[in-house]
Amino acid sequence: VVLSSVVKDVDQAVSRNINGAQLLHELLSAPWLCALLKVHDSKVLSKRHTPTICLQTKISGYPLLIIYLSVYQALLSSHDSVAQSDYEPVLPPLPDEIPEDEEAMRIVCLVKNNQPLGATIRKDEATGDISIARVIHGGLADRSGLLHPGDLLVEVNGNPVVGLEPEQVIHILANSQGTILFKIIPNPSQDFSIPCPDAGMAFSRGDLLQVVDQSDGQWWQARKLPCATSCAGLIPSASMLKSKQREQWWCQPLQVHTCIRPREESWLLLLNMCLFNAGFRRSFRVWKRTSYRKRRQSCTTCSPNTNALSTPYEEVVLYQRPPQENHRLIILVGASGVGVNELRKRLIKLNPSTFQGPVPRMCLLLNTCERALHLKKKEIYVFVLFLEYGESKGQLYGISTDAIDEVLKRGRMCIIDAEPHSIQLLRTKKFKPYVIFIKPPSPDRLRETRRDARIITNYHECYLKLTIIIMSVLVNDDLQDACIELCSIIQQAQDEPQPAPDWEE
Ligand SMILES: Nc1ncnc2c1ncn2[C@@H]1O[C@H](COP(=O)(O)OP(=O)(O)OP(=O)(O)O)[C@@H](O)[C@H]1O
Repeated sequence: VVLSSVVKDVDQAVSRNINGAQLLHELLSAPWLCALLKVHDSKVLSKRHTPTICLQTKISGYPLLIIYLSVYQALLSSHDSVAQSDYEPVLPPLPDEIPEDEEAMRIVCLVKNNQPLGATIRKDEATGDISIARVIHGGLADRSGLLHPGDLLVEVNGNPVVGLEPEQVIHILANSQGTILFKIIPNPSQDFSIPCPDAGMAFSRGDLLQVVDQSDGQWWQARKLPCATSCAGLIPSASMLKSKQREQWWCQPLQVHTCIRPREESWLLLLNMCLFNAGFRRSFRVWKRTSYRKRRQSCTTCSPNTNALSTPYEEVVLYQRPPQENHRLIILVGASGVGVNELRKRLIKLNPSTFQGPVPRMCLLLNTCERALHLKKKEIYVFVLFLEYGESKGQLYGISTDAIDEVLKRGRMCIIDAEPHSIQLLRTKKFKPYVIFIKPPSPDRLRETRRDARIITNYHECYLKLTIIIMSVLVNDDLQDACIELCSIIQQAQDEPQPAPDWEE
């Protein structure tokens, strides 16, 4: 009876998609288990105090003990196997090529488990678009909460579906086993948590929003800037975003956008969640390139910014550099191979009296024992914080914050390229950094102009790791055009008002 109730409970929990921890908790707090444990305790107690009774009451006691022990062992082993089970589906890696409008895309993974998908599709004869027509109540798609009527299907398991006949899409789905990867453009009016879909305001990474009402804990009212209309729309509150982010088990690039609070001069920035491991920049470029492997090893290890989840919004203000103050630090960031270093070098070469890079310093990496050894010798040490370091001709070199400060104090514009994780260290009142994200051109142009087309994958990874305001995005297609545009962006950053964190706080 006990075993069958365990099996029944597990079955029910699995069909409700409960996670392993919750299932275990439910099992452990089940009344039949408490009753069983009481039986066990009293049995142990009686065995301890009256060992002879057990032997003496062999005929009546023995079978009871055996049955009880076997049930208890079975129960424990079923608990163990439940606890060891991994109920999370293994998600496939993100696809290599992320299209231009990747921000509107959502990647949805469903695990088929021999059940039908529970959704129907339709084709728009005019455009050839395939979209979700219906989601069947209680079906796989419905239970996942990830597919909604009106969602546009872009790809199924890497197969583009736009223009296909619905039968062909059904064929792809029918032949898919295990995990099905959908690339969809969500139907914006299908966020069921929004109280009034018509009042919702769509926004994407980089948008600047003025928050005009925060009285509702779940949905704030905001206007997109520059204001085209005086009417505000609903956006999720910070707390709602946090809880939504926690719920998400699928990989999705979350949106980064900026918002302005009720006071005109104070702004907010939505940070995106970090989903990826670090380490995409190949070189620490204060010297000539060495082999890929060597550079990779010598690069500082990156750690994803874990603050993103706890602070989905960041307040920003309009900041204009007073002419008498040091220039703002210019940070270029981008995927390995996208041309960050090339642009930086060209800019400095073009105008060395204006632009300058920090001078790298030789550095030593000391572990705790080595440091203690040196200190024991009573030598004087100055410990310097290096943002990044790398190897050249057997020596380690690093960029320190002091080196950046030296350039700025000389009245020059300091321009560096950095890993996303280093940017956070530089976001200080002293440097007031302005970050420019270097984006690759279209995949076709990239293949035409670069030797290494892996940038496309890296680019997306790098983009997701940026949990800061991306002040500007520059597409590095034609090098000369990109250089000219970069100069103009930097000039604006130094001389014109820009949204920035409140450095005075
Ligand atoms: N717009 C462009 N057109 C053609 N080639 C380019 C362009 N931008 C950069 N390159 C070339 O691409 C290669 C990689 O550029 P670069 O060294 O600047 O990459 P990176 O972004 O700094 O990445 P890494 O950290 O891996 O060095 C270089 O050979 C560079 O000359």
